[in-house]
Amino acid sequence: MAQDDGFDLIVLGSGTAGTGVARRCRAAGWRVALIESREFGGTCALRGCEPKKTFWTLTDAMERARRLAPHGVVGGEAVAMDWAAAQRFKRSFTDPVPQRREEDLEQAGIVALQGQARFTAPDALELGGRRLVARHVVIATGAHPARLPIEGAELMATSDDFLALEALPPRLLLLGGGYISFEIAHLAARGGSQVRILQADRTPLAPFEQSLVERLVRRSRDMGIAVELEAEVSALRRVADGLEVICQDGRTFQAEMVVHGLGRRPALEGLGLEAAGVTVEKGRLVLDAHLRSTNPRIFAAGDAAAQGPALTPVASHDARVVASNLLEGCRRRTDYSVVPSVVFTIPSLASVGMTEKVAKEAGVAYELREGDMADFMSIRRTGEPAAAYKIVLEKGGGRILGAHLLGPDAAEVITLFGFAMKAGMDAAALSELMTAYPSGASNISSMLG
Ligand SMILES: Cc1cc2nc3c(=O)[nH]c(=O)nc-3n(C[C@H](O)[C@H](O)[C@H](O)COP(=O)(O)OP(=O)(O)OC[C@H]3O[C@@H](n4cnc5c(N)ncnc54)[C@H](O)[C@@H]3O)c2cc1C
Ligand SMILES: NC(=O)c1ccc[n+]([C@@H]2O[C@H](COP(=O)([O-])OP(=O)(O)OC[C@H]3O[C@@H](n4cnc5c(N)ncnc54)[C@H](O)[C@@H]3O)[C@@H](O)[C@H]2O)c1
Repeated sequence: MAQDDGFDLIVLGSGTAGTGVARRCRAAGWRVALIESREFGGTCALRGCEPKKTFWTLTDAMERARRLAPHGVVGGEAVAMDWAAAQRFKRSFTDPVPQRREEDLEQAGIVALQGQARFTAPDALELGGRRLVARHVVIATGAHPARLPIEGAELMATSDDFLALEALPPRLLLLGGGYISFEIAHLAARGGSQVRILQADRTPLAPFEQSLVERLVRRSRDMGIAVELEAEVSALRRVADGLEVICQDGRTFQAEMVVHGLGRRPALEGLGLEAAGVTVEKGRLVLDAHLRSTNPRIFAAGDAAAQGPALTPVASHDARVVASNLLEGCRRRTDYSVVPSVVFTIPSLASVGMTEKVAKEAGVAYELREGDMADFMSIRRTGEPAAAYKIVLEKGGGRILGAHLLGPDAAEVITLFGFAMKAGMDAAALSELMTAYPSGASNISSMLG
């Protein structure tokens, strides 16, 4: 077997986490190789955040024109989505990514390799008959849809399949009531599909503030999305005109397309981790707070590490932590205390820090600032009927423990709350911050008032 043993670092995966570590170590003069099993670019750029946000932006523009039709947007009622054109627009972003990412890596002096690598020893990998040896390896292989013991599971499509559609199906079933299902539901319903979400228990979008989730569920239902609660999916089968999903309680639902939104798990299969001395428990890597595995030469980052929420900013953070630990000695720990997150529905649901439930369970003394925002002028101008906020403050002291927003500007405004929390600003200091006016951010002092 040919051998190339000169690498300081081999990174597995070309997403946000993998490229972040590879670039930093290469910039410090290390000899770095990056191996990708699919096309270069990773989930966020090719099959996740970016393509989803392109469809969301078009859908939001259409929806806004429709809502504001009575107020001078002539023809707004008739505005419709041309999904095939939207798909072409999306591809104008995603198609160039693989070649560009590979060229960027090579220009940086990183050896970019394609294929499925497998550990053969604690410091060695095999790739297409070639033996690669390195001082360190970083596992940044991302995540894939959870493989669940559901009969007929192979009939489910994935979010990848949905985001690649040339035309929307007449009926769409979304299994699970999490991020993927709610986001796809809002796109597909506005695009003309008949959409239904099946959520196992009574708490869809469980990590989010449930009083705002309830408003989002109402808004989703008002615009024609059926949200079924206590609908635990147990099987799928083919029927004459499509697919049928069977729930634990015997209910059945049919559609032309059924999408998996039942959670994602670290992609660790086929890596030969036993040969590397890397321990996996219940499908997750055993890592310390430095993201180091049970083999001290091997680290992990991003969705594959699964230490923080499976989000792009977490993958970026992990990449910084791992690169620092590799280059400067293993000192830096992860910090997931302030991670803003958004469900890109219309309106969007955003969250940072503790929900009221988490504060209660943690035994923290808290007080709330909460209310409806639909009458705020900046919201009324958009015609969006569902908008609300809930801020969790430390009782008496005013420290911001969490912020939760539903509304058109939620995705932008939530980061300001996260910034204030990270900077140690209390509610009084954040209220006094001068914000551009009128803007979504200028509502913050009303929320905290
Ligand atoms: C539909 C969807 C929408 C999303 N929207 C958002 C959003 O709006 N905001 C947000 O913050 N997050 C979002 N996410 C989550 C976000 O995309 C991920 O958290 C992020 O991309 C993780 O980055 P990563 O580098 O850890 O993994 P990835 O980007 O998944 O990269 C892992 C790479 O490793 C490769 N790989 C896998 N196995 C191997 C192997 N054996 N050898 C070599 N390479 C391998 C994969 O092909 C992939 O390219 C979304 C996810 C999905 C699925
Ligand atoms: N906007 C974003 O940031 C964004 C968008 C998409 C995905 N993501 C990331 O990807 C991850 C995976 O997304 P996801 O939506 O697949 O998972 P999720 O964890 O958000 O939601 C899964 C849902 O499926 C439900 N469920 C599980 N088994 C079930 C069953 N048998 N029947 C019915 N319901 C069942 C769960 O209760 C849960 O509500 C997210 O957790 C998030 O980290 C982020």
